[in-house]
Amino acid sequence: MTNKRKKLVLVGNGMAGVRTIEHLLKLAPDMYDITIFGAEPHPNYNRIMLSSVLAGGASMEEIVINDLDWYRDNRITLHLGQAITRIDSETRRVYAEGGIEEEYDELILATGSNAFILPIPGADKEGVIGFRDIKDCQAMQEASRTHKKAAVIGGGLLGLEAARGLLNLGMDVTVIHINEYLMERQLDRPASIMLQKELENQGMKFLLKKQTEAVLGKQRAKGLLFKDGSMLEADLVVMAVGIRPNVALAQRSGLVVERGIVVDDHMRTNLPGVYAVGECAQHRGIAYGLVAPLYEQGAVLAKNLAGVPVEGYAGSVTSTKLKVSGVDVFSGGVFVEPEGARALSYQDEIEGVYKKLVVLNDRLIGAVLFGETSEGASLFAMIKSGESIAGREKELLLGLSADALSSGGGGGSAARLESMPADEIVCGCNGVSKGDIVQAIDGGCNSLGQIKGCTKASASCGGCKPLVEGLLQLYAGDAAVTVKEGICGCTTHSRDEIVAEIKRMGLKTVKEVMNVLEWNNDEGCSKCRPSLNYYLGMLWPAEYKDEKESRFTNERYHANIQKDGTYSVIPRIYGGVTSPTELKRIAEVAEKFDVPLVKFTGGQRLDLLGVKKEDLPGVWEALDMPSGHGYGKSLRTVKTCVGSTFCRFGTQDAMGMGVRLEKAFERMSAPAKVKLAVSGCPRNCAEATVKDFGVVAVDGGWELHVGGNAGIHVRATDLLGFVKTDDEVEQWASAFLQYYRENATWNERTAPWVERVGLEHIKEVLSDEEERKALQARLRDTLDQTVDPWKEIVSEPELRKNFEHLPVAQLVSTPGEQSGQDNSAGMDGQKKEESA
Ligand SMILES: Cc1cc2nc3c(=O)[nH]c(=O)nc-3n(C[C@H](O)[C@H](O)[C@H](O)COP(=O)(O)OP(=O)(O)OC[C@H]3O[C@@H](n4cnc5c(N)ncnc54)[C@H](O)[C@@H]3O)c2cc1C
Ligand SMILES: NC(=O)c1ccc[n+]([C@@H]2O[C@H](COP(=O)([O-])OP(=O)(O)OC[C@H]3O[C@@H](n4cnc5c(N)ncnc54)[C@H](O)[C@@H]3O)[C@@H](O)[C@H]2O)c1
Ligand code: SF4
Ligand code: FES
Repeated sequence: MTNKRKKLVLVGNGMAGVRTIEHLLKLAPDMYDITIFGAEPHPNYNRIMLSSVLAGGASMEEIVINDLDWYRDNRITLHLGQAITRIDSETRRVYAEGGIEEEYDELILATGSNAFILPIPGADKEGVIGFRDIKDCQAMQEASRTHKKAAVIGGGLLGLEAARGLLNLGMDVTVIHINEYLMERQLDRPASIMLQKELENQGMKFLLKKQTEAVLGKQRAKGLLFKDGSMLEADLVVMAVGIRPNVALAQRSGLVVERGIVVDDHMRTNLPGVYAVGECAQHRGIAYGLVAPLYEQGAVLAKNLAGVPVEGYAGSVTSTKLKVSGVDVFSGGVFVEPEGARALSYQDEIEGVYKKLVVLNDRLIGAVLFGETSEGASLFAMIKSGESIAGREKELLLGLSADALSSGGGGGSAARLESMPADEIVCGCNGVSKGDIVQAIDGGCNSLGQIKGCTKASASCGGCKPLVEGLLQLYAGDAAVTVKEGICGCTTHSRDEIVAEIKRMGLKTVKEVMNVLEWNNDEGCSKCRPSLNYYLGMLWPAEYKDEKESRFTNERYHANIQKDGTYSVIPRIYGGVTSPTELKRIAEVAEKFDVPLVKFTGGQRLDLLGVKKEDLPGVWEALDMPSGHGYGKSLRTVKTCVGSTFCRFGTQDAMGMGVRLEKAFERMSAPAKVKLAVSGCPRNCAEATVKDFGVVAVDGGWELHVGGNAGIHVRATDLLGFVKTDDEVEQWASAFLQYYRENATWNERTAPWVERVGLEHIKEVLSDEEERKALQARLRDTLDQTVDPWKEIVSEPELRKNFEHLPVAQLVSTPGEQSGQDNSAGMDGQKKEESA
C-alpha cells in the first residue's frame, strides 16, 4: 500500500508552530505525515505561564499544553532536544544537530525569538541570564536559593513579571530601566507612574534612566556598573531588554530575512513549500511578540495547508495585560494619540484608577487602563471592530457604558456578545473562539473554572475573563455558577471570608492576616493593604493600631494633596453653621500662611487651598478647629438648610439636627466617604436625597433616606422609614452607619452597598430595636477611641517632624532608592484633589 500523505515538517515545538498543527489536524487529520523538531527537551508548553511558574502560581506540569501522548495519539513524530541546523531547499530535507534528517513536502519554520542579551563586558558571566524558557526559569529559582540580590535589566512586561517572580522567591530586586518611565511601549506616563508606585509598595526597587555598561565580578556576576559611574550590587542579573526573532537558520538557508523571516499574507516565504509563523516571521514589516497575533497567523497557515480557502492574514491589533498579582494594567491598540486623534483621560489617584481612550474619527483606536481593567476586553473588542463610538466617549471613559453596566463588569452587553461571530477569538492567549466557549457551555460547563479547564480560555493573562463570564451568563443562564473572587490578586479569599477569619482567629495586624491566610504576595498591594487596615480597625477599635503606610497620602497627611503638591485644609464646620469669630480666625490664618485660595466647598465648609506641607501643623494649630476629614474614607459633611429657625416653610430645626449628627459621627472611619444632609421640610433644599444618609423633616417627624450619591453614578436615596423624635433619628442613623461599616466591602459606598444587600434586608435588620441599640453602642465605642488627628499632630513633636521641609539633597534619589515627592512609605504618593 502506498502512503499518499504528504510530509510536513515543523521546526520549532513552541506555541505558534504547534498551534498551527492543532488547527491543521482539525481541518485535515489525514493529509500529512507530521514531524516536529524542537530544540528544547520539553513537549509543547505555555511560555506565557513561565511568569506564573516563577511567581509560584503554577507548576511546570500545569503549563504543558500538549503532553507526549498527544503527539503519539496524532501520529506525530517528535524529536525533542534536536535543533535543525540546515535546510536544503533543493532536495527538500532538513538536518538536525544530532544527525537526524528528514524529508519534507511542506516545511514550517516556527523558531520563535531569542532573549536579547546586551553586548556588554561581563554579560557572559555566571548568574547572567535572559528569561525565555523553562531552563531560564529554573536557573532563577535555583539562584534564589543561594543568592539574595537580583538586578532585572529592562522595565518592560517581561522584566516586571520576572522581578515580581524573584520577589516572591525572597530576593531583593532592583529593576534597571533605560527610559524615564516603565513599560513605555505599552503605557503613557501617568499610568506608568501609578504602576511604579504600586510595584514599589510591593517591594520592588527601580533605577530609571540608567544605562548598564558592564557586569562586574570575576567568574560570577557581583554587580552592575552604569554609564554614570554608579554601581549596584547583584548576584543574579536577568536581562529583559526585548527579543530578537530567531532567524539564524533561515538566513543560512537562503530565505529572505529582515528583522524576521519575510512572509506574505499566507505565511509563505520566498522558498517554495517553506512557511514561517510566529515570532520568527515578519509580516508587512512587523514581527509580533505576543501570542494572539501568532495564533491568528497559525489559523491562516493551517487553512492554507489544509487546502481550505482563506482570505489571508492582514495583521493584528494587539493588547497586553501585565501578569503581576495585585496590579491591574491593560493596554490595547494605539496608546499615544497620532495626529488628528483625541485622547480622553480620567484619573483618580486616590482610588488608584487611570483610564485613557484614544479616539480617531469617532472610532476607538486605543486604550490604557490602570487599577480597574475589567472593561479592557470589551474596549479591545471595540478597537478591533472599528465601530463608531460617537456620543459614547464619556460613558466609555467613566465605565458607564451599556456594555459595562449590563454585565456588571465590562464583559460586554448581551447584544454585543450575541452578535459576536462564532469564530471571533475571545481569549487571545489561548486562541479560544466564542464558538469554542459556547460549545463548552452546551457540553455542560457552567462555571468559569470548568470553561477554563475545557478550553483554556482565561487560563493565562486573565484579560478575557470578563468576556468569558459574559458568555457564561448569556448561554448558561440560570445554570451559570459564579465563583467568588479574592479581594485582589494577592489572595483567593473574599471580603467576607477575610473578616470572618480575622474575627475567628483574633488576627491583629495586616502582616498577620497575610501570613495566616497565605497571601501569595508578602507585601500585599494597594487594594488589599488599605482594606485589611480598615477591617482590622473596624473589628478591633480599641486594640488595633492604624497602619499609616497602608493609607493613601491624603489620609497620612490629613489633608488633600493638590495638583501642584500643596495641600488643601478643610476644618470641620458642624452643620455648615459658623460664627464671625470663627470666620475671622480662618481669614487670619489664610493671611498669615499666604493661602492662595479660600473656597466654599459643596458641603458648606471653607477650604484653604495651596498650603505647603511643612505649614500644615502651623495652620491647624492657628485654626484651632477639628479636622473636617475632607480627605479620608470617613464622615465628611452634614449639610443643612436653615430649617425652621429662619425659613418660613421649615417645620423642624434642620441646623440643630445637622449639628447634632455631625457631632455624633465626627471622626467616623468607614469603607468609603460618607455624607449626610438634613432638610427642614420636604422642599429638601439640603439635597438630602442624594446623600448616604439623608434626613427630611415632614409633618410630625423625620423621613430617613439611605444610599444616595451625587458623584459619577448618580443615585437617589431609598426611603428607610419615618421616625418621630430627634433621638430616634440619631439612633437609626447610628445603626445604619454601623451596619454599613461592619458589612460593606472596603471602598464600597453606601449606594452600591444598599443595592447589593437590598433595602428590605437592611430594613429587616434595623427594625429590631435591640439590634439598633447594639449597633449604636458599637459605633459609640469605636468613636470613643478616636482623637482629632490634627490636634494629635500639633501636640506631638515626633509626629510634627513628618511634615518638616527636607533639604533638596535628601529628596534626590540615590542608587537603590526611588525619587518621589513623598518621602514616607505609603500606598500612593500621588498628587490629586479629592472632592470634599
Ligand atoms: C516569561 C514570558 C511571559 C510571556 N507572557 C506573555 C503574555 O502574557 N502574553 C503574550 O501574548 N505573550 C507573552 N509572552 C510571549 C509569548 O510567549 C511568545 O510570543 C510566544 O511564545 C511565541 O511563540 P513562538 O512559537 O513564535 O515561539 P516560541 O514559543 O519561543 O517557540 C519557538 C520554539 O522553537 C524552538 N527552536 C528555535 N530554533 C529551533 C531550531 N533550529 N530547531 C528546532 N527548534 C527550534 C525553540 O527552542 C522554541 O521552543 C511571554 C513570553 C515569556 C518568555
Ligand atoms: N504580559 C505580557 O503580555 C508579556 C509578558 C512577558 C513578555 N511578553 C512579551 O515578551 C517579549 C519580551 O518582553 P520584553 O519586556 O523583554 O520586551 P519589550 O521590548 O517589550 O521591553 C523591553 C524593555 O527594556 C527596556 N530596555 C531596552 N534596553 C535597555 C537597557 N539597556 N537597559 C534597561 N532597559 C532597557 C526598553 O525600554 C523596554 O521597555 C515581548 O514581545 C513582550 O510583549 C509579554
Ligand atoms: S428645605 Fe424647607 S425648610 Fe429648608 S430651606 Fe428649604 S424650604 Fe426652607
Ligand atoms: S486573553 Fe489572556 S488568558 Fe485569555
